[in-house]
Amino acid sequence: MRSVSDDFPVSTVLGYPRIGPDRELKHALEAYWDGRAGRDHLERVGRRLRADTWRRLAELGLDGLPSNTFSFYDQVLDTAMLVDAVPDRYRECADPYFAMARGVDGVAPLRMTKWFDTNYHYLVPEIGPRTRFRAVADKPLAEVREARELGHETRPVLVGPVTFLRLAQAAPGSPDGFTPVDRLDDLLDVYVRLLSLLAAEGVGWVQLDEPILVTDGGSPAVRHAYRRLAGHPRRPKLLVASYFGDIADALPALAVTSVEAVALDLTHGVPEDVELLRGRTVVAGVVSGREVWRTDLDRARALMAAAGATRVSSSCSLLHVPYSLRGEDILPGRLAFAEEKVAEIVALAALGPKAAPGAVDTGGTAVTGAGSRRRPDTGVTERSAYAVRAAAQRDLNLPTLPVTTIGSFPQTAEVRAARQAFAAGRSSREEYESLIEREIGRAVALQERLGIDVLVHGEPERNDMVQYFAEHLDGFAVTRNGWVQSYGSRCTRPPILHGDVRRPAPITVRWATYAQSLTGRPVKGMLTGPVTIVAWSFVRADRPLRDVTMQVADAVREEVRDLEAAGIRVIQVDEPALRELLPLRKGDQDEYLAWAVAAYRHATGGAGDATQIHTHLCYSNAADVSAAIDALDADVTSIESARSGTGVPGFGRGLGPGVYDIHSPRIPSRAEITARLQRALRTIPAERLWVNPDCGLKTRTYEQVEEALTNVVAAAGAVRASMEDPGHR
Ligand code: MET
Ligand SMILES: [Zn+2]
Repeated sequence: MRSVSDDFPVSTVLGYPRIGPDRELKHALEAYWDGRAGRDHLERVGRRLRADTWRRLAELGLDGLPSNTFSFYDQVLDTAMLVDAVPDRYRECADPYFAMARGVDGVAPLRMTKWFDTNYHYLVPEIGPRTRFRAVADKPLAEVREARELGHETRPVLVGPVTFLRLAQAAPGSPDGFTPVDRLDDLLDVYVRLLSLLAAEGVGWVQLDEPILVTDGGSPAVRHAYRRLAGHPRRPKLLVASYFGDIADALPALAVTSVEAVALDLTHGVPEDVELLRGRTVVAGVVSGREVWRTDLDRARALMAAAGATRVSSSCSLLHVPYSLRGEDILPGRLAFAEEKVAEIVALAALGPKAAPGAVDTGGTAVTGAGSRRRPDTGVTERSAYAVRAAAQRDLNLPTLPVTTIGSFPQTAEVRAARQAFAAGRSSREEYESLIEREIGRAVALQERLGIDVLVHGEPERNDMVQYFAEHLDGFAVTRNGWVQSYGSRCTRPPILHGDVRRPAPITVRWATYAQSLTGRPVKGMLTGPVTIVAWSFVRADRPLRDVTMQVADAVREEVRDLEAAGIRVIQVDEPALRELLPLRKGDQDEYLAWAVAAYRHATGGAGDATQIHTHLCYSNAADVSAAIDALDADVTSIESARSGTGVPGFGRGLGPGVYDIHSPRIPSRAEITARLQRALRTIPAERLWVNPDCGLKTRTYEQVEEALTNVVAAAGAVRASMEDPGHR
């Protein structure tokens, strides 16, 4: 029955970046959305990017080329289109695809959330009991044909049915207890049809991505799905790709099906029962698609040998790393981006597996006992109990329901242009810094005029809340063009944390004290927390992540101390990414949360009792980690709430559930904010309730911010007044 399929290519990648080496797709998308260019221009750019990718991969010597890894927005959204899972509210829209992605007037987009533990965000499909699935294979078929015309035979890549349903949410109005996975058999009918359409097109192999295999509890559905799909007579051969972790107990589930090939992410170690896959092709994911470091070829060959694999691939799609090192001069000899990784894969396929002579470690990548110079982390703050701190902070003289913002004020085109000019040497430091001071003055004056209680300087000097700190700390490098897709047309340029992190000099003190010099009200110093800095960087792999994070915490701690010494009484250390590094398997989560909290407490624990420490979290899902947020022990915590509509956990300390959704140009009315505050007062005592937006204001305009904050201050005033005069209730 099972046949060894030795026609699988010796070298391949599971996927490739698609935004374009110079972000061509971003620019084309934004031109199309703004009406500056037509659909045909967008299509042309897409076609050119696909052609360039296939040509480049072939030139580099890659044997198996994937197709359908291109996307105009997101591969999960593409999959919803592929099976026609388009919610009714989009069907009438002129362009349902982009309506689902971005919304149109009066129609909200699909929810967006993180793709496993990466910084890529996908759109969450809505599946209900009545969603009518239908095979719409146009896109993968078109890409197969397009590649053929260019002389390439490709392997279409589809998000697998189990992952698709597990990542979906129940459509609004679904009955209690319904989950999208209940629809697996109906969806499998459609996948059977898709596979037969691809077979009819002459496609030899299809790749079905099932990263859900590395999370808890996916095995029964996977076993069922692949028994059905593989049992179907008219289909291409199937490669099931598992990635982002150790496949663990899901491996036997796949092994009882007759899929021809399985791709394993071996960067997390070789599964103990890999033997069960004997008789089929194991594709060794030994070149990490998540890191930017050069691959240790000896170790990779040993992993191949241990897994019995002769086929080599990236551990996951290379979507998560930048295109190439061309034009970069950082860390010579140490880095590999997508193109360089492809060259490594080709080299490994030529070299073949080689059992390690002795001690090559084939376990996970986390190096144990790596001679760390770290002190043992106690996780204990040096600060007193909250009540003692609150008493010491009383002389801040804040009113009940103090109003504050999250840090950034609008980043004007003028400031961005000035930063570019300064970076390019077209203007002097004095010119640049005096412009920044002007911006700070503007933000402070506005906040005073509006009657905000705890002011911020507005962060005009920061291009990005992580990159700014990376640029001012030793141990980080920043790329010129190392863009990685975050979602849709949005890209980030993660810094590279490559060495020991040290803070050569104070970073933010100059700007915070300048702002404080302009006002008698307290100015809040603004720092990015250690977990967030690490989560949004590419991080060295030769040290355990917790040690690396503690080193960053050391640097933040020094900055906290210096701000305090310079007279800043309120300091916010943001941790919006606290949940992002949460391990995919439940069994690993507590350990992570313990060290993440310890790092935060180390960063802030040097502050005296009279210094008020704030933290901030956004991107929702905070509820999943609310015990950890509480354990951060900040005096005040602000949490996104207006957008996600979720309540926030009540801590025995200050808490500011966001009352203004800053992601939307919409201005919340005073009445609406008042209602939110009244609702918050049902669970949060007035002495602990803070009033603030969901997040920073940098993407908004000054006009919007002024109008919205006017309403925020007025609402806080109205609620205060109603509390003082109960007769008005
Ligand atoms: C993503 S959280 C952003 C926090 C930062 N202090 C800001 O206001 O922009
Ligand atoms: Zn935020």
